[in-house]
Amino acid sequence: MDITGRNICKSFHHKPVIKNVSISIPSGEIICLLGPSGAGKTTLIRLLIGAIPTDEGEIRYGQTLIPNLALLKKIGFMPQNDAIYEDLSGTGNLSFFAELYGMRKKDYMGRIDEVLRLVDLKEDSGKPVREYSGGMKKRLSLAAALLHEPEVLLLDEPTVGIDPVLRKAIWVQLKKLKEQGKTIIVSTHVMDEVTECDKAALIYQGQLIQYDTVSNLLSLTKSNKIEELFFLAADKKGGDAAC
Ligand SMILES: Nc1ncnc2c1ncn2[C@@H]1O[C@H](COP(=O)(O)OP(=O)(O)OP(=O)(O)O)[C@@H](O)[C@H]1O
Repeated sequence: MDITGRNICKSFHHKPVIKNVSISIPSGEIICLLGPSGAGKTTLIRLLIGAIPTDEGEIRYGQTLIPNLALLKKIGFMPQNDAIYEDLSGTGNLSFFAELYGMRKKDYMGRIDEVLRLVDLKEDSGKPVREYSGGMKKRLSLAAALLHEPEVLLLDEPTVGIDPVLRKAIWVQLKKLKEQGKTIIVSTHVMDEVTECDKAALIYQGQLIQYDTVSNLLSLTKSNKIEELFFLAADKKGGDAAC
């Protein structure tokens, strides 16, 4: 499903945090949101799922304006801070989310098994989450976002605290989902991950500084190093975009 954001503005306590951002994300692409801490990546993701309203501008999934309750079932969201229940087991958490998504028990038990294997948590699925490590909680949170086979996935720093082997496995899965036509938006500052994305959106102080294929953005750098994308973002920053 294509996503289009037009002239999105958002302030908190009169401080502009997202400044006149317009972005078009086609189906079947993986888009990375890149930017330093506090740039506005999480806020943009929260706007894109309709969790918070825009002050100005609009966001559409296909033709449908968001927020839209019916669309929620088509969206998978993995927040930066795990939204999982410590007292429930891994399976318990996923069953809870499956019920929330309106999945039928006979359908979701097999799917829970699939996503637990995907994130390598099958063996620990019966343990209460309070006994999980930080990385395990992240993986469970990712499993919850994938559970209902959403058309659009928004993942806020999904691989922080995840070891390189599993991180690679997760990217393999994300690419498979992309090949199925899913739209995937990932915020990250892991440089190696940027090359996994089709396009990168450079967010700097609430502005969309650059949005292009990773290879085109790299060609703008002198050293052809991904790290330079951040410096590029700082260099490109002009005056404040009007809202
Ligand atoms: N609910 C809120 N109320 C007030 N200010 C907020 C709120 N959410 C975010 N902000 C502010 O908006 C700015 C952007 O924050 P945001 O979390 O979107 O950045 P980020 O790029 O995701 O950062 P990080 O990489 O550290 O997660 C920050 O200055 C932050 O303090």
